[in-house]
This record gives sequence, C-alpha cells and structure tokens, in this order.
Amino acid sequence: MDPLLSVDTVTLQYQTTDHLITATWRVSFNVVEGDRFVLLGPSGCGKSSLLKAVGGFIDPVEGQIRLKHREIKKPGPDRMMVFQEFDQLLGWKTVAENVAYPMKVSRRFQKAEIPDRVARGLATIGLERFADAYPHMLSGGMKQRVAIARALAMEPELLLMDEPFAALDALTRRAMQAEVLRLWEQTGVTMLFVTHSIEEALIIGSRILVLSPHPGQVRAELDASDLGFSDVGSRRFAELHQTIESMLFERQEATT
Ligand SMILES: Nc1ncnc2c1ncn2[C@@H]1O[C@H](COP(=O)(O)OP(=O)(O)OP(=O)(O)O)[C@@H](O)[C@H]1O
Repeated sequence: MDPLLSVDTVTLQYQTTDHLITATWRVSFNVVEGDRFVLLGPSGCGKSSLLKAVGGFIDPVEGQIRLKHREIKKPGPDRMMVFQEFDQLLGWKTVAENVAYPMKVSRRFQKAEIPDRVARGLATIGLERFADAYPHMLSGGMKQRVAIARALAMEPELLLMDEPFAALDALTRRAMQAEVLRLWEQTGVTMLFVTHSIEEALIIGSRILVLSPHPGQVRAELDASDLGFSDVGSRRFAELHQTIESMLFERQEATT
C-alpha cells in the first residue's frame, strides 16, 4: 500500500550554545492510511522530536519526511497535533470557540459550515452540554477530549498525539484510550501516537515502532493490530509486552 506518511532516514538535531544534541539517528518508517502508528521508547529517545518534525515545526538535518509524496516543510492544517498539557486550550474562549478556532484561522471550511461542524465535533465526544463552558471549568480528561475534538473537526490527514494521556489519572487514562479507539472506528483517521507506556502502545497501536534510547534509532517495528482492550492480560498481550520490555531493557543495559 502506498504510504500516507514516509519518514526516510531522518536525523534530528538541536544546536544549543554549548552542544549539538542528536535526538534521532536515521529513523525510517512508513504510515499507511488508517494506521494507528505508535512511536514507543524511553524518555529522551526523540519521540516528541519526530512528531514535531512530522508536524513541520523542526527540519531534519538528514533525510526526508513526505506526506502523500510531498515533502513536509512547515506546519499545516492537514496535520493536527494534540499535546500532553491541559493548557493547550485557549483559556479565554469557550469550548465551542476553541473547537471553531483552527477552522476559522485556517479557512479550511466555509464560514457558514463551522457552527454545525463544532456541534457535531462536540457531540462525538459527548460534550455538547459544555459548549459554552470555559476550559478552567473542565476536568483534565474533558480538556483532552476537547483538544481531540478540535483536532478531528479539522479532518486532518494525520492526527498527531504527543503523550496525550500521560498527565491523567489511571482510570481516566483508560477511559480516554477507549475513547480514542472509538473515535478511530468512527472516523478512520490516521494516527501517529507517541507514548512511553508499553501497555498503552499495545492497546492503541495497530503498529508499534520501538525506538532505542538517546539518540533514538529504530529497534523494531511490530504488528499489534490484533490487540485491543479486551486482550489486556491475555497471553499474547503479555508476550508482546515482554518482547518489547526486553528490547528496551537490553538496549539500556548495553549503553550503561
Ligand atoms: N528544544 C530543544 N533544545 C535542545 N535539546 C532538545 C530540545 N528538545 C529536545 N531536546 C533533546 O532531544 C532529545 C530528544 O528529546 P524528545 O523530547 O524528542 O524525546 P522524547 O522521547 O519525546 O522524551 P520524553 O518522553 O521525555 O518527552 C533529548 O535529549 C532532549 O533533551
């Protein structure tokens, strides 16, 4: 299948005043339409940097990133990002205004269709009653649902999610994972999802790219499309969990 996103031998670096930091080293992977593609690896292995590069916020020093064969050079409304932080919503705008905002700014849709799109977006995440509420009135989980609805309302080619549930309590996190899977069933949106939780990767991901510690290099690409919520605790889930754990652990031991 023709890839929607192709990341080809991408090296990412940051130049600080004293150091040149290599975040990823020659990372390659392809994401096809409808994938729930997960980038998994320990803290500092360059997962967020890769997502930012796909978002068009940083340029590779080596290699290329292409969306539908076109090189990514800058951010665009075809790639919407959801972050970990609860403060990604605009605090002075209501929930409905927050969802409408990227649609207005990007002019991706006709002005007249925006209210209807906002209403549908809020209905899909069950927050229509909170359309006029302000972000400070919402729980962390609700804020993340609004951020996801806002991104999905743009009908992006690619939904980029950077540890979106890492700051939530365990129960809410579980509920949000189920919510994302439900939204994926509903919309079929292609997702690129960053996490350092093996369990989350196995629940959310149809494919999992395991990255080595800093600087991030591809360790393996695994198929987890047959695993979901109902498989947590199953033998296959435990085996794959163990396989990934030893990959990450072995590598860490080798570098310490
Ligand atoms: N703006 C920056 N300036 C300098 N170095 C940076 C910058 N952003 C990230 N780095 C460095 O690049 C490396 C990769 O960071 P990155 O945040 O992409 O990793 P990560 O896998 O997402 O980690 P985490 O799970 O902790 O968020 C790290 O060594 C980090 O310190």
